[in-house]
Amino acid sequence: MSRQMIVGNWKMNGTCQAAQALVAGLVGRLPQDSAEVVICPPFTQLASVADQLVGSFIGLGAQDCHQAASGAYTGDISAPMLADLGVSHVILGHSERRQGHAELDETVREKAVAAIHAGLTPIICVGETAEQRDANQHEDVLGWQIEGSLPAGFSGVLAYEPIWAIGAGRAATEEQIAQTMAFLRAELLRQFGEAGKAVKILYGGSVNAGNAPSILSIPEVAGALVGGASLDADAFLSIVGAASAS
Ligand SMILES: O=C[C@H](O)COP(=O)(O)O
Repeated sequence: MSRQMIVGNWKMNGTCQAAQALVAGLVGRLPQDSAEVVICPPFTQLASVADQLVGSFIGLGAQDCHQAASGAYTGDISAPMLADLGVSHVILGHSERRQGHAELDETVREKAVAAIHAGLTPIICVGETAEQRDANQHEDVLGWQIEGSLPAGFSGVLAYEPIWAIGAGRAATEEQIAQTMAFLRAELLRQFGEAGKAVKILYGGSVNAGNAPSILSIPEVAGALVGGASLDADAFLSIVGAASAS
């Protein structure tokens, strides 16, 4: 298994002071030869966290960006602005944005193009609802999301997050994850040919220190996108410790 990637999505939590305490609990405790680690604080905390991460092995990500490089978009943040702060990754198309902000596949794709243009690595999220899985429509839904959200030749990171497992305290089963990962890889190869091999696929949805070892040992799981457990330094470091470092 190659080096895995653990991404912490802090969502809309914390103050700059709380972020500093959390980062202080991570840097220095993370061995240089660990799995790849990226933390994604809210926009307001990015600048101070970027300063704190200088000289550490932790990458910095944002939780969204606008599809335009600049312009009259009140309240939005562009990919070049993130790059300017030292951000290297950006989460795009998270279900909380797809649903909460009616974000469409096409918009996610435009944002990914903008992110790549600015030198950022997009982490594009896909996932089905509970109703779609119950109706056995999840593979259709995921196939459409990949087709609509990933730009041609995409070689970034794909995060599979079944919406029903997010913040639920109960992750998808190993069997569900393994089957869906195999489907996603096949779909990437079908849609993108050889380029589909380069895409890393993460699992997200109620990953914690307890279930991380078994989830991260599933074939095709290149890492995890962690929400709630990334707000606790000890829990997050345990998850990182469960990930393959080489
Ligand atoms: O981006 C992270 C995911 O939405 C997972 O969140 P969670 O670990 O709190 O379930």
